[in-house]
Order: sequence, then C-alpha cells, then structure tokens
Amino acid sequence: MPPLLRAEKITVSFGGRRALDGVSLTAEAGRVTGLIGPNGAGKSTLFDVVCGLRRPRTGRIRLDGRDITREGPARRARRGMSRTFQHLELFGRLSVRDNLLVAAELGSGRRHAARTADAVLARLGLTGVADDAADALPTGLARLVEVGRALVLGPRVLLLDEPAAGQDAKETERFAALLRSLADEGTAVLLVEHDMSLVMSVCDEVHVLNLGSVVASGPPARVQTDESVLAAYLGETRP
Ligand SMILES: Nc1ncnc2c1ncn2[C@@H]1O[C@H](COP(=O)(O)OP(=O)(O)OP(=O)(O)O)[C@@H](O)[C@H]1O
Repeated sequence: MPPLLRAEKITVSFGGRRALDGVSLTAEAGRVTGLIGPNGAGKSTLFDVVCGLRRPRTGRIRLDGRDITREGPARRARRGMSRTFQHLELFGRLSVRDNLLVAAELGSGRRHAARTADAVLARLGLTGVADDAADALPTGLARLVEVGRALVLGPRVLLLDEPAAGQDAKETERFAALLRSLADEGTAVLLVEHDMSLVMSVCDEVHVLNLGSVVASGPPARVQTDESVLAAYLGETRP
C-alpha cells in the first residue's frame, strides 16, 4: 500500500532563491510525523504545497498514491486534508463555537455540523469557552480553536503548523495526548513545531529540513543525535 501522503522531489523558488530544493517525505496513517528545522528552513512553504495553496515548480504530491499536484485546496480538503496556520486565521468576533460551526457546515448539513462542533469542543476541553469571542482567548487556547476547525472536517491527513506555540506546560501535555489519540484513530498527523520536547515525545518519525532540503529522517531518538541535525541547529535551540 502506498503511504497516505507523499511529497516527491518538491522544489519551490521565490525569485532566484530556492525555498524548497527537491524535498521528499511521507506521512502515514496512524502516525504522528514531525517536520522540524530552523527558522526559514521551508516548513510552512512545504505545508502550502501539500495543501494546495502553492504550486511547486517541480515535484508531486500524492494522496493514497493518487497524484493531486494540480488540485486546489478545496478539492484536497474534500479528500480529507485539513490544516492549521502558523498565524492564526480565526474569525475574531465570532464565538469559539461559531468558528467551528462555520468550518463544520462546509463538510456536512446544519444539524450534523452542530453535533460535530460540540463533540470537537468537548474533546479539546473548550466547552467552557464555547460562547467566548475567539479574539478574547489567550494564544494557547486560540490555537486549540484553530485545531478544532481542522478537526470538525474529520480529516484523514491533519497538517498542524506550530499548534503548541503559546501553550503552557500543562496544555502541551494535554495536546500531546490528543495527537496520540488522533493517530490511534488512524489519522496521519504532520506536525511542524518548535517545542522539541513535544516533537520528541509524540512523533513516530521526524523529518529535519534545513535551507530547503531534508537533512535527516527517522525516529526521534536517532534524529536527535544526527550530526547534520546538530549542525543545522548550531546557534539555535538544539533538538
Ligand atoms: N511569499 C514569499 N515570498 C518570498 N520568500 C518567501 C515567501 N514565503 C517564504 N519565503 C522564504 O522562503 C524560505 C522558507 O520560508 P518558510 O516560511 O517556509 O520557512 P519555515 O521553516 O516555515 O520558517 P519558520 O520556522 O520561521 O516559520 C525563507 O527564506 C522565507 O524567507
């Protein structure tokens, strides 16, 4: 069986500068796959390519083996791909619940959407703030709302861009348990995150990007001690 998600030799240039240079990686169903690397390594650009917001200059994106490189974001979402953004994209004046409902109604009818939104709110521990305006929440909780908006669509592939930024230690611990349970249900989770203890504790496999290339891939324990990874991070927080 092909991997659920596969990026093949993806190249993206901005002007003359290569942001991604022949990047290949996979994300499997039932696994949490980490994507780490220093600032500017190309992580968010790769997410944009995977979810259809940016066309690569060369390379292919495959879902279940099918080439979806030419499909747009809406089509990919219907195929079961959801993502969150590094810069929050919530409707600030809407309540937390309505933020989820707007997304859920894209995926199903109104009654079903309400039930789905409430179930996701409960799962994320957000029921108590369901009626609060999204822009009144602290960053850690606002990021969970963003995750909730992705979850109401019941994704098979979930792309999370720095979801734990702004969370305190307790929130991060709960979040790690959520990621594990999503993977246990069969979701392919692709996680971009700077919190190394979260990445190392929750991921089954980690890909390391540096200057637009994958410099290491493997289980967290191996990647952590890889020489090229340590070199990529010199001058930054080491993994
Ligand atoms: N729209 C754009 N126009 C020009 N250059 C861009 C654009 N988006 C990204 N870049 C450049 O591409 C490179 C990769 O950026 P990207 O945001 O993908 O990195 P990243 O690994 O997600 O970084 P961070 O951890 O800081 O979010 C960087 O050099 C960045 O300046």
